[in-house]
Amino acid sequence: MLNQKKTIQEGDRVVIYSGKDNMSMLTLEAGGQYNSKYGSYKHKNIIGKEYGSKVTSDNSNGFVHVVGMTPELWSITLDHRTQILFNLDISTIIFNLEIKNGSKVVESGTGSGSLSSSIARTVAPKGHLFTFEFHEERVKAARKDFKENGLDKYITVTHRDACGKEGFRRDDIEGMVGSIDAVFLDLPSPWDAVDNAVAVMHHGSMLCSFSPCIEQVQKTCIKLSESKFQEIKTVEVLIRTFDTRLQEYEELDLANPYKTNDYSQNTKKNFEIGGIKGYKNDSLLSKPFTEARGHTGYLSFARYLPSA
Ligand SMILES: C[S@@+](CC[C@H](N)C(=O)[O-])C[C@H]1O[C@@H](n2cnc3c(N)ncnc32)[C@H](O)[C@@H]1O
Repeated sequence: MLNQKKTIQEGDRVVIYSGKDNMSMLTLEAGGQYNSKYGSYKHKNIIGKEYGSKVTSDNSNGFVHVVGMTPELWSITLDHRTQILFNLDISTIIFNLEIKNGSKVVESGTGSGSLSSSIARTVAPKGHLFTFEFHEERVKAARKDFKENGLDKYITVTHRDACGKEGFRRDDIEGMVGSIDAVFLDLPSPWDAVDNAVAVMHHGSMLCSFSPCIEQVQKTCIKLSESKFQEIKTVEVLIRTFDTRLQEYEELDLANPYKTNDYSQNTKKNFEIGGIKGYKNDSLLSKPFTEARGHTGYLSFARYLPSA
């Protein structure tokens, strides 16, 4: 995921792109075959091509593009083992937690590893993500995914209850305690993990908690303010997309409805409705789409400042 190669090789995990809303993930094996409504594709006919290539089907006129895996495409194509975070929330989390190359980050729970992959790409190559998950099968699946995506060097998955006695301490990892720059919680009762977070953070570290319900937000924020966190704020990120394009419209000449005007300067066609003259024109249209992605959850951010 981090070192994009030029040529597609056997064993690569790639994204089969058949359109913006039609992508799937595939690990290439010499004897494998990919089947979709756009036809069948033998993996061996994909291996050896350049990333980004258009590949035609072995048995129809269909085609797909084969592109390299990225954290963004991973979030779209991964197998959901849990609810996951999507790119809009992920980008807000990474920016507000001030995560960068070299940061040390704690996350819980790991879930399907959607957020983990974006964090790992951001902290690499100098930083590290310590992610904690109490569901054993999800721990195993996440380790496998991170390895196949080439991220295992930057992520340590620990099988543990984030709210339990051991919390996020990994005494076997030298210098971890007190060095964590950012903590992210996606848990049913995040307030129960705040003391464990504090135990590994340093002065000025950031914490973020994601919760779908406002009652969870209230309990978390109260706990944060009791635990010497400052700058507590909660945001909900909603996207509003705009439709911006040239649109042809008909303009009636109401000032001179029955007069024959010279529209010769007009590149567009003149027309007449019921004796009223008019002409077609282009207008630059910008209006919000009526459909908007709905509520995912609230993101509560806070800075640990024990001496403030
Ligand atoms: C909603 S999922 C996280 C999804 C993840 N943020 C992603 O983007 O893929 C929540 C995860 O937290 C785990 N979990 C819940 N309570 C936990 C706890 N006390 N300790 C560790 N993991 C926990 C669940 O098993 C689940 O996998």
